Amino acid sequence: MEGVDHLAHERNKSEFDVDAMKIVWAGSPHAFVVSDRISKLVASDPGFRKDNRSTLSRKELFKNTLRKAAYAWKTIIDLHLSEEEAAKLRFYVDEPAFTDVHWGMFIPAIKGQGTEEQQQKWLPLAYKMQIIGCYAQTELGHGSNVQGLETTATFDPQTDEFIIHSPTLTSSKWWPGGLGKVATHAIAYALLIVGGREQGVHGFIVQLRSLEDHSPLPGMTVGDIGMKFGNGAYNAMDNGVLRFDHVRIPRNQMLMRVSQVTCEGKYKQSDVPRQLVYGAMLYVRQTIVADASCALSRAVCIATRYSAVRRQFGSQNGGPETQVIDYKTQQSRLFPLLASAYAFRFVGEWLKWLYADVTQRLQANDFSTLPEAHACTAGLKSLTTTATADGIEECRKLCGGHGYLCSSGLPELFAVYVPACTYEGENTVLLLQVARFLMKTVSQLGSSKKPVGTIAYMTRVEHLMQCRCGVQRGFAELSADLVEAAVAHCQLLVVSKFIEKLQQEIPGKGVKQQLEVLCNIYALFLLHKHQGDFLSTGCITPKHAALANDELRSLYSQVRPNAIALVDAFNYTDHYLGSILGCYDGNVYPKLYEAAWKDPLNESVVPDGYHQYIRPLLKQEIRTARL
Ligand SMILES: CCCCCCC/C=C/C(=O)SCCNC(=O)CCNC(=O)[C@H](O)C(C)(C)COP(=O)(O)OP(=O)(O)OC[C@H]1O[C@@H](n2cnc3c(N)ncnc32)[C@H](O)[C@@H]1OP(=O)(O)O
Ligand SMILES: Cc1cc2nc3c(=O)[nH]c(=O)nc-3n(C[C@H](O)[C@H](O)[C@H](O)COP(=O)(O)OP(=O)(O)OC[C@H]3O[C@@H](n4cnc5c(N)ncnc54)[C@H](O)[C@@H]3O)c2cc1C
Repeated sequence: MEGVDHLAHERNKSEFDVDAMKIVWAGSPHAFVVSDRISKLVASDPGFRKDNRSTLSRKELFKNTLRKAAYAWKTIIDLHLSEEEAAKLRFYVDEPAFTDVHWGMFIPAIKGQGTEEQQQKWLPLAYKMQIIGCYAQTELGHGSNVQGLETTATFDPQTDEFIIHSPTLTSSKWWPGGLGKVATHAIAYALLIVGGREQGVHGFIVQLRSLEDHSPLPGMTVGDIGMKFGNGAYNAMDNGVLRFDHVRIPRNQMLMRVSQVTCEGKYKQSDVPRQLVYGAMLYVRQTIVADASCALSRAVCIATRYSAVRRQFGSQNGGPETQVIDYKTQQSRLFPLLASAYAFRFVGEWLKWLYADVTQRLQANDFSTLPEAHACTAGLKSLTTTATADGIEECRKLCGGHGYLCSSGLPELFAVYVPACTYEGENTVLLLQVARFLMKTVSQLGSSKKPVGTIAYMTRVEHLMQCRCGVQRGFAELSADLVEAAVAHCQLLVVSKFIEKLQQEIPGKGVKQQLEVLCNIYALFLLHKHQGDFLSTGCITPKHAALANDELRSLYSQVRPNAIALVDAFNYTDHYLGSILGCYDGNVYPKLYEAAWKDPLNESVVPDGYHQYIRPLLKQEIRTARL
């Protein structure tokens, strides 16, 4: 029945203060208040409804996304929302759109690679959305290999301009979000050519479309690259294709914080590392780790609530069947994902601090922690997105057949989420960057340069020094193993940051104890999953492995009575979850049944096509009719 909490008996089992855990999850009392208020504002506004998305055509979906983006912007202006509140509103609207890239990449790229003068010119226009930006780096022929990009930017000293050109088909810009139909400007990455010399890839601000009638400017061939994976909401994003035909831009539209070109045509490399050209990717990768904890927690919330509602087998003398959440197999699949959602939350908090710290140091021209920041953002982005994509799919399977319904929210969540394993750095390519960082550290062992920070533990691998044979040859040959070592390094980061979180003051009855259980589940599940490596390297004995497995089962039993409360702590509205299986009151079956009849296919009892195709079949008329 509506209004009845079918999960009340589960909530009454909780052994900790859920409201206090909500604040831990949000990050602070202030963050909780903002999140709670904005999520409810979005959920209560019919202008932000999303339950009809699966029935829309791509063009309807795209136009609806434009409407929502405009409506969101109007809401932000009318309610005088702060930047923090506006970001939360865009988050809870939960619609992949050009605004993600405008705010998440275009603006950070100008802030990180633009001069003060360029920031003062372009940021006010971008903040007021008087221009809409995209990040045009990837091309048809190159994505991972940034230095292989073919678009050219040739300086013309006669006119003090750059000529942006796509010399080959493979140099076509391909994938940039927002490029296809909406963006008026791009940060375009191109091979800089000055005085006939190539100077590497740099970023340029290029206007794409008229601000009067939105038509592409001369020399631009631009459009959408077509439908993407599944029928999910990511098809509301206009990932685009763009070819430049000798497009001229003023010299002052090259982002010049890292390098400069003078009006005389002199190329000047300032004393900052050229890698700052990659700065926007560093920023986005750290935000993607926080996004992973959100996406995984959504899927875990759905699967946990449904596992408590679903009963299958086990009825004694006509009594109720067993809740599937009580099966040890269900717990061994679900609870490590619940622990991972919390683990990624906390390592994401730490990574946000690390990024802020490296950004502050860069402003003082202190580049000492940039390599570590790159390795951490690259590695944790790779680890958390892979685990989250796999975790969402596991949550779908944990919900049985109903998990495959769009109304479960899981198929779309998966379809929208999985490209995170590829964009912002393909996950294996990023792990190779971590491996390179680790091997560089090994090569420096024994020197005066002692490993510090997240690699301080490596002083204990001095014995590896002997294997510094032909580092480059060895690296390529052993890259598959080194990628595994990179994952292990990042897992150490996740576990250690979870432990550091537990060393902080954590208010609320039973809250710290619950987090300790989740931290132990995360760590012991890793030990269990990789016990072959731990045993073969002598890190643990078979007895240790057995004890770890026993302890893991015991920890699952400790989580069980608190599972519903632990996902309630995410404080997601039913609107944001977008899932009948994960609805707060657990009243699943009536909602599933009611939702089925809303499908357009049920608008008529006799389906379109019956008279044309089915009736002739049934009446055996098909044999005579020509097919
Ligand atoms: C919230 C927003 C929503 C987002 C929605 C999704 C939108 C998606 C957008 C995109 O996908 S944008 C495009 C993303 N593309 C990539 O991520 C490309 C990945 N490739 C690269 O980053 C680089 O090509 C590479 C793989 C790092 C290789 O770089 P390079 O060709 O220069 O060679 P290396 O020799 O490997 O590196 C040289 C040197 O520089 C260091 N380094 C590399 N990257 C960075 C960095 N980002 N920051 C700092 N330092 C970096 C690297 O460690 C090497 O250092 P040394 O070892 O020489 O000390
Ligand atoms: C949904 C989505 C949105 C995107 N949005 C944007 C955007 O807004 N702006 C933008 O510029 N780009 C965007 N991209 C592009 C994205 O950044 C690239 O697709 C990504 O960087 C991967 O590059 P790639 O496609 O060239 O993959 P490839 O590098 O071609 O990967 C193919 C395979 O080759 C392997 N591989 C590649 N190099 C090596 C190596 N050196 N050693 C071992 N293995 C290797 C990879 O591991 C992978 O298995 C988007 C992509 C997607 C899917």
